[in-house]
Amino acid sequence: MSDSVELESFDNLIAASLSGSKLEEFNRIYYGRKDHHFLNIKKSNIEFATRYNFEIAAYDFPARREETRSPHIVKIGIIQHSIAVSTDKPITEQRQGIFNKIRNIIATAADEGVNIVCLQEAWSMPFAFCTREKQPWCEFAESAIDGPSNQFLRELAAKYNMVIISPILERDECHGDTIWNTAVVIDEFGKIIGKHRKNHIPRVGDFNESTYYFEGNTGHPVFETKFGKIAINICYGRHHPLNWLMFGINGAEIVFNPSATVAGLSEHLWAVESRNAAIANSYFTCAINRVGTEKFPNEFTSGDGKPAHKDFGHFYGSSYVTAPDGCRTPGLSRNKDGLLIAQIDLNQCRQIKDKWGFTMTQRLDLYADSLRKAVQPDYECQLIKKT
Ligand SMILES: NC(=O)NCCC(=O)O
Repeated sequence: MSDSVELESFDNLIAASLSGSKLEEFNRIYYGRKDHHFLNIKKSNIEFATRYNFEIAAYDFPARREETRSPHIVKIGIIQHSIAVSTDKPITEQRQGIFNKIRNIIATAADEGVNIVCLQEAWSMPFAFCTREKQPWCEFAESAIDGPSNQFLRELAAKYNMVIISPILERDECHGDTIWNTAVVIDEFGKIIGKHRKNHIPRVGDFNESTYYFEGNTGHPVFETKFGKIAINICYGRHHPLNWLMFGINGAEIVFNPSATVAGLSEHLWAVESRNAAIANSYFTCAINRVGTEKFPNEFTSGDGKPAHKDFGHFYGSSYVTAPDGCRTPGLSRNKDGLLIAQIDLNQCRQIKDKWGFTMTQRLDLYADSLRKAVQPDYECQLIKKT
């Protein structure tokens, strides 16, 4: 599989190759709806995004009007971005460069009326876990409450009356200075509502994250915010259907999937997993991936026979949103910073549960019993052998 950076966007490739009824038919079958329901974006924000070199796109997901419940409309914004300066620069300079980009993008989201913003995994640093070097990368780890990244975002959350999800490398000073991969939820007053630590840690390709942190110990929290019930399934957790399931069981209406993943490994899975989770659990999902190719000062290997190298491959962006009925937006670009806005009606979650009945038919009691047995050391697989 190639790590090509040339293809700017899968979705634009399709849109440029088809037209008229063929394009409509493609959209109906692939995205779930003929028309992308584009939302208007203010001209001033389009100009601002062009000046600061990020893409901006906005879509609507209307739900059916109900007689007994008012619509529950929320605007969500997902942000993908590259690092700002090279990885050999001082840590504060690297971080500040990213802050400068994010300040502009969040200001634009606020001006478009966005209520909840989510950033990508480990948003304020390079994804240096490929290197397995402890220094200087561990120095990016910071307090979930008042580390530099969350001080910065807490101010913006209060300024713009916005909930912000901040996935960072956390340093827990109260528990032996341990490091975690954590998503922190900041409310619209700039207060921390809580945090979730990544449940599933990859050991694949150059994703040498287990050198730095353990599997999370925070369960599957759903955060009740002013704008809706939200949860975060961090990156590699998207390959684990039970991780998605538990956020649904705990009542999530929107599950964000802040990620860092590269073309050579996962691009053929990207459009499938988060979308499938939205369908299976009758909630909205937001898949967010970083962009760009990050190069590191020293060569590294990952015990997979590949020659030593200095870059991680191409983080292919392509962030997108899926609704509970499985309809999805086109993805953002594969190589450019971007803000994707989706106006959603949370009433759609229950409407789809009523229509498809996936929660009613999911047989949790059957699986609870089967799983309890399956984890026993003396478990025998229910395999009927041919005679
Ligand atoms: N950051 C992370 O968990 N990446 C793992 C690779 C993948 O899941 O595609």
